[in-house]
Amino acid sequence: MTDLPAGLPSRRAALTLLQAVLWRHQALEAALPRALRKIENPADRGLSRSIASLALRWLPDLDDLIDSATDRNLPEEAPARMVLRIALVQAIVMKTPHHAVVATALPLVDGGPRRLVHAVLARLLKEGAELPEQPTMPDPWATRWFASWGEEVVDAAGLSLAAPPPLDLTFKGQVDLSVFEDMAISLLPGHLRLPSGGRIEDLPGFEAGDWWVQDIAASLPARLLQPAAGERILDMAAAPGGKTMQLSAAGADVTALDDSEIRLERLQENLTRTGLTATLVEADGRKFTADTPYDAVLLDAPCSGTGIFRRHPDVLHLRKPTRMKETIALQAALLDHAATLVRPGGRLVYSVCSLERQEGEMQLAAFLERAPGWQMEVPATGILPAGLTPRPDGSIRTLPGDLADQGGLDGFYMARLRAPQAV
Ligand SMILES: C[S@@+](CC[C@H](N)C(=O)[O-])C[C@H]1O[C@@H](n2cnc3c(N)ncnc32)[C@H](O)[C@@H]1O
Repeated sequence: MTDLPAGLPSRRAALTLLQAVLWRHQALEAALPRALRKIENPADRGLSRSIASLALRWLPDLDDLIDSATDRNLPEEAPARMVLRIALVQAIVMKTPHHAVVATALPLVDGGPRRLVHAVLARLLKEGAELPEQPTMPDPWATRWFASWGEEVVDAAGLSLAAPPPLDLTFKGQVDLSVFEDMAISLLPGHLRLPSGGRIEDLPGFEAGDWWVQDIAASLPARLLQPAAGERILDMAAAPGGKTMQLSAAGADVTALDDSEIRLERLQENLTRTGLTATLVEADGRKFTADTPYDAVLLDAPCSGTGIFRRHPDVLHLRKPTRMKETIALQAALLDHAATLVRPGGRLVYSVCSLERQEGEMQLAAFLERAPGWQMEVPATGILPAGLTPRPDGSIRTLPGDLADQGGLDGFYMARLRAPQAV
């Protein structure tokens, strides 16, 4: 029996992860438990995940290289292309020694065109093949964002796709900067930004539940709502609970609703770790009723997730604009129903982690046409980090390229609305 090269299991798991996303349209996070089940060492698990994630970040450019070295383009889904993608990303982006890349790539071409893979790899590595300075944003998103936001934003998106973004934490109480390394910065009260990498479980305050991981843009909708102690607030699409925890930490009496049992379990785990509380409800937000209307409702609606591509590059390959119609209709129905649950004169915050106008700006404009008396409000001072300004109508749109000098932020749309007073 020939010895298998060291490091083969983590490469095999990386391949499984890439195939889960591109063949089975599974989210990378969801594919992890199965793909990594036989890998115990945390470093090896991290390696598998990094390889798959980087391959997704650089996919169009890796494919261009592969196509440049074959007479006829391999089919998009060909196993040989999959193996070449993970091999090339290791050699070029991760700077893995070439002999290790080749030795761990060839056994992955089970019964496939091993000679072809070997020849393509050998040629590209010998030629010193390189990737562009920054990843090319995949279509159809690049074309759509060009039309919506312009070339600069598409460029900034590509730049921010190159590497995992910094780690943002939201604190339950005061942030003690001195406990963290010198590299930490704070862009808003209760926020801390650390360089990416490392295990979050090893950071100070994890066990004590002092904070949770949340991109600064994702923390803005709950800040925009300005929850006050004792207020009754409905978090209408709550799981896994980043915003529920912010509302609860402010002392509000929070009802956290979601239609996913599994995601509500995660929300409960998060509440337990942080020692925060909320009443959990598993229900379809379009049908939920309450005896008393709420002082405020936060609707962080299900969406394409295109705004979080820096953290989850798989969304660029999983989501299709053609499939957004259903989601847009769901958002409209949730928004209409949310409005019925707000007391007269109360407030409603709508948000989506999306770069699609149809899910943000256009969704809100259509709601305001349908709902007479509702008004959009301008955010209070101090809600936004320095460098971000609300749009003239009061809504907030975060885009690739915003706060670039400080590490950027995810793409969100959000708006705060005031319900009409009773007539
Ligand atoms: C963007 S995520 C919410 C993230 C969450 N607000 C946070 O900050 O952690 C959207 C959520 O909507 C939930 N959802 C989807 N359709 C729903 C529906 N009809 N009713 C209630 N929740 C729904 C999903 O299960 C998902 O957890």
